[in-house]
Order: sequence, then structure tokens, then C-alpha cells
Amino acid sequence: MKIGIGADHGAYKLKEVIKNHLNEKGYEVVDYGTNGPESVDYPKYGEAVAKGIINEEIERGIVCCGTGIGIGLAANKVKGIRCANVSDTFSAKMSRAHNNCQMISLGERVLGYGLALELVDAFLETEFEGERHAKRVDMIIDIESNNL
Ligand SMILES: O=C(CO)[C@H](O)[C@H](O)COP(=O)(O)O
Repeated sequence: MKIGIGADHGAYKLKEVIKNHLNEKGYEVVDYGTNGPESVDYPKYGEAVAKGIINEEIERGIVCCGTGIGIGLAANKVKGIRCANVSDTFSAKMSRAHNNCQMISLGERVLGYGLALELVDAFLETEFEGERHAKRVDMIIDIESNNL
């Protein structure tokens, strides 16, 4: 599976930790930056990874900033994207199982690296359950289409 990652300056170290972890696990990783501590604006990176999903360059996206909130909000503004800001393993799994999220966002100023990697694994290893959840995800998609 091809995974896109992106972060701002508040989380580029976490992004590197995730990149190494995914490479070790055999995933193909596309890094959308940023790659250093210089201050940057997180919306640019959230948008870039989200567009990677929509353009089918990648299948899943993991984005990081200080809290994971801002970069996740930005990703969710790209039509068709469902990105969940998660900090517990159950929610990381449910973001796939019930919500069919293509992306999660993580906060480097919130999480330890061990937990962050557990969240990444839970997200990537859980399948969407479909059935009653498919109708509800379709309703989310309809809200987007009806409120342009
Ligand atoms: O968490 C974030 C957005 O939700 C950003 O990483 C955070 O706002 C950056 O702050 P600063 O410019 O003070 O490092």
C-alpha cells in the first residue's frame, strides 16, 4: 500500500519516525514535506496529502502538526476526504472500520512516538466494515455535495 505523509515544523520529527516505521514495514511512502524545523504553514501540507489521495497517487494519508487539528482540518476541506484527528487506538481503528477515513492526523505535541506508531498501525491495518456504515458515510458525502 502507498502511504502519503506530511507535516508542519511542529511535527516533522514525528513524520520522520513514521516514515522509518512504514519503510521498515514494507510500505511505499510518499513524503510531501516539510523536512525541517523552519516555520511553515500546515494547511499547505494537509492539502497536498489530501490531493494525493484524490489524484490516486497514494491510498492512505497520515498528516501531523503540533496538535494534529489544523492539518486535519485543512485535509478535510479537500472534497471527498475524510481525515480523523486521533489520539487513542480505538478511535484510530474506528476511523477505518466505521468511517472509511482515508487519512488520520496526529499531534507531535500531544503524543509519544510509541503511541503515535500504534495509531498508525491500527489505522492502516483496519478495513472498512461497510454495511450500515456505508450508508452513513454516503450521507456525509451527500452533505458535501449539497453544500457547495
Ligand atoms: O498544531 C498546529 C495546528 O493545529 C500547528 O503545528 C501549530 O499551530 C504551530 O504553532 P507554532 O507556529 O507556534 O509552532
